Amino acid sequence: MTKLKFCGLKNLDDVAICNELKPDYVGFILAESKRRIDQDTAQELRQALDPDIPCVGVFVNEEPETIQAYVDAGIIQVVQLHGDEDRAYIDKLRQLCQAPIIKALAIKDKDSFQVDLPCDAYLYDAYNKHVRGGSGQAFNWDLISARPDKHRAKTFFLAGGLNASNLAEAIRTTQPEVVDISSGIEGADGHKDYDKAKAVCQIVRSIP
Ligand SMILES: O=C(O)c1ccccc1N[C@@H]1O[C@H](COP(=O)(O)O)[C@@H](O)[C@H]1O
Repeated sequence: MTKLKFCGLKNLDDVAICNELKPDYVGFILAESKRRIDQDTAQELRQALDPDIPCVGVFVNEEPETIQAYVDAGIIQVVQLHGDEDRAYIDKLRQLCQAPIIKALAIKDKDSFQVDLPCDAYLYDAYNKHVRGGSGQAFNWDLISARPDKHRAKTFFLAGGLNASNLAEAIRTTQPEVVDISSGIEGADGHKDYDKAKAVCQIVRSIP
């Protein structure tokens, strides 16, 4: 079954939704964004969250030592790099901490997959010239079928504009190991919406 990541938790209400619905991962935005939370808030949310749910820290071109501090403090268990991080950056980060590393790629066209990085998983998100992620925009999923073999050997997360209305098609078309959703489970107030999150869970868990 496809795993589920709910990203962009900002407060204890968002955590309560996750503690009930139990996604496989949750994400904290620790980079420039309307969803950014500070370290104290991230610590508070981690402590309130079901200990069995790993927290993914989302960073954009952050100092590796800062990421190491989040891992060492037990605030995050997985690192998501959503900027221009290259092989040398990832090698350095690996020397500093043991957490699995997801590298996000902004997908514009078939050339967007032409990278080979020492990450544990790739995350494919829509390219947007204004924001690094969390745009609520989908990309052309047909591009994924032509990705290089080196990408196929790794786990991949599908992200970008997923919601209850397109999720089933997205999973059937691309067969990701994990689907990652932020905007698609938010209400008009920018907070996670229980009904939207529940609908997404039901869809993901109904597809074998
Ligand atoms: O969500 C953000 O604000 C964000 C900011 C900077 C980097 C990544 C961000 N979010 C990631 O974007 C994708 C898709 O989000 P959406 O479902 O389209 O809103 C997801 O991987 C988030 O982790």
